[in-house]
Amino acid sequence: MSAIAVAGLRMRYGERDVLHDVTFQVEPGEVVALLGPNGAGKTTTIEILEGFRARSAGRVSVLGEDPGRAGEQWRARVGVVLQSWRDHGKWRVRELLAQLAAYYPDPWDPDDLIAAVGLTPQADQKVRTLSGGQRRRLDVAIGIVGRPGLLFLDEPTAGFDPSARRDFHDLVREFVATSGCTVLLTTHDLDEAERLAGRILILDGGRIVGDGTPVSLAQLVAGDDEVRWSLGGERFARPTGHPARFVHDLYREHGDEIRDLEVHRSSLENTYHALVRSAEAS
Ligand SMILES: Nc1ncnc2c1ncn2[C@@H]1O[C@H](COP(=O)(O)OP(=O)(O)OP(=O)(O)O)[C@@H](O)[C@H]1O
Repeated sequence: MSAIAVAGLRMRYGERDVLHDVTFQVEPGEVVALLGPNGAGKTTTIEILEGFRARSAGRVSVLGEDPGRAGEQWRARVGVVLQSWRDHGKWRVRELLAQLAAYYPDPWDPDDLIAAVGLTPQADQKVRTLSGGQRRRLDVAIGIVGRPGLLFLDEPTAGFDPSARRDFHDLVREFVATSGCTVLLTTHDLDEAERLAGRILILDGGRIVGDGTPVSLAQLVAGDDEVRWSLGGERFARPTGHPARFVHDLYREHGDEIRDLEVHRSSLENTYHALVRSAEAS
């Protein structure tokens, strides 16, 4: 059974449709990123899956249940990391996690969890005295305290500096590797999607316009790899779908006279822009 199965999902706010016939599945243990420009419908989609928003039409199953009707037991299996946990400033880190752990049947031990997210030195600090990055670690701890089978992360690193972002990515990767948890995250950050997710869904204007691994998505946009080299002082660049064959032929023709050889894989960024442009043109 898929961890998430969405078929024909529609969402209408007033007169406006913001999700049109969205269909996708996420298998257990997958880490999937939902990417898309502002207003694409990412937060709307994730909130419907979390059970925080009622959909207009379509079938949605999350861990085998309809999130619109599921009860407490289902909620205990679903972890949510919201854009930021602003309440509870007066609580101390350990106290807050111990309190939340009490709601779950099989929670993390608070001290083990605090160590896992790297907050041991701050365990007795009040939440409002934490830095932005430490707070985000606490957000993750709150999301996973009940040992969820599925974790939703909505723009998890918005506002992070580059080193806090890298630490956060390491934390999530390690958590996923050790727990086997399924993850659906939304992000604007292509690099983040590529680092964390094995699969990327591109949502634009309320429609899925791309679904695949970073590599398979790149292959959708033909001829995007580029080989660059110089020869006799002149620079050359050629697009190719078969860079290894191209380089082999180039070497056979020119041998050691080739200098500064580079192969540029088509980036997820190029693919993303091409898919969004072509979806908007149609
Ligand atoms: N409660 C609401 N009432 C009316 N329209 C809404 C509501 N929430 C979202 N929208 C509209 O639905 C569309 C999708 O919004 P959503 O927040 O899901 O997009 P998003 O992809 O998460 O965008 P962003 O990247 O900017 O966070 C937007 O045009 C937004 O203005």
